[in-house]
Amino acid sequence: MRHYEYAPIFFQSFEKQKMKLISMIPQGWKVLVWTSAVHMDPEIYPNPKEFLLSIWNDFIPKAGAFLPFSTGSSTCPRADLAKLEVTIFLHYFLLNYKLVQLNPGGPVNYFPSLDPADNCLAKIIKIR
Ligand code: HEM
Repeated sequence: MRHYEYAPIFFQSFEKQKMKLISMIPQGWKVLVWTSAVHMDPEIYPNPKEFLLSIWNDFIPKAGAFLPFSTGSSTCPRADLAKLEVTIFLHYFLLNYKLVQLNPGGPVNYFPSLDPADNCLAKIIKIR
């Protein structure tokens, strides 16, 4: 397995849609965008730890502010297929099932991506 050296390279927030690099990237290094940090940035998403569906009402993301499929040369090549699949899945799932999370409010991992620590253990109940 190849090991990479990681060092934090901080960006100022997306204030005025501009990212300003405030430290130097050594030659030959790879740079990863930590998308969780973008999606948890309170300057973009007020109260990012709260589940507020209403934030999506009329939401027009600023450049670089919404990166579920990453960006740049490693953008997910099947983002459109994935969105279609998720839409179809949710349609049937929400009409027919109820999901009851076993550990609501449990611990969340923020690195490398946002995940419930228990992998979202839940009971799935058929409602019709
Ligand atoms: C909701 C579903 C999905 C999400 C959130 C997602 C997200 C992502 C993200 C963030 C990356 C970039 C990873 C990186 O920066 O290294 C990626 C890459 C990739 N995704 Fe997806 N993806 C999804 C579904 C899919 C599906 C359905 C396929 C194929 C049918 C797919 C195929 C790929 C491939 C091949 C790459 C690597 C692209 C490359 O490195 O050139 N993804 N995806």
